[in-house]
Amino acid sequence: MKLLILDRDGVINYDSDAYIKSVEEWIPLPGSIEAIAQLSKAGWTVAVATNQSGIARGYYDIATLDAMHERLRSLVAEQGGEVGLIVYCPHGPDEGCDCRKPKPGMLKNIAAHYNVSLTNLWFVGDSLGDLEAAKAVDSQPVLVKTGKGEKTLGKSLPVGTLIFDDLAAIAAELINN
Ligand SMILES: O=P(O)(O)OC[C@@H](O)[C@H]1O[C@@H](OP(=O)(O)O)[C@@H](O)[C@@H](O)[C@@H]1O
Ligand SMILES: [Mg+2]
Ligand SMILES: [Zn+2]
Repeated sequence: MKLLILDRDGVINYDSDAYIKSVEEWIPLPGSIEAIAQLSKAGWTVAVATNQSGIARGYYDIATLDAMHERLRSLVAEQGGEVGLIVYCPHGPDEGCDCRKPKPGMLKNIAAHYNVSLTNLWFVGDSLGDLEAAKAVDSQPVLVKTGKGEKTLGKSLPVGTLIFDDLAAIAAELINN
């Protein structure tokens, strides 16, 4: 099966150093909803793996997070597509969980859910931790320049990291090749 895993904040929607704390603050990046819908209609399963330490920090609750993801699903559905499994890490940086990126726990969870190999599976992110999570399980790290991506570009990226302007460019690459 054709599975693509996306980071959320900075890839699908605008990110903020103040966290995305409400549905109103959850605003899709230009072209991202269309890109997900086009991938879905082209036979791709699009899953999401997102750190949400704002839960542990008390900035928002699970119901609010679920409402953001319901919004994502409905916007993609309006374009004729669908979103696959959305997995999040609600923990804080000091809790030592297995799911917070750069640990690959969420990627493993998603691959197991769909019973597919992690090897060379594309994981698209805007932060170094996203790319490191991919590398840790021999998936393909893919950096977008949206969100924190431009800043991440200046860091030492995992060998073989692919770089695209945005999610729309990734969709065009995957659908047309
Ligand atoms: O990019 P994804 O994984 O979808 O989500 C990132 C968010 O959970 C937040 O992650 C925080 O990092 P800390 O969790 O505080 O280290 C900060 O980078 C925030 O700006 C950001 O909104
Ligand atoms: Mg991000
Ligand atoms: Zn976690």
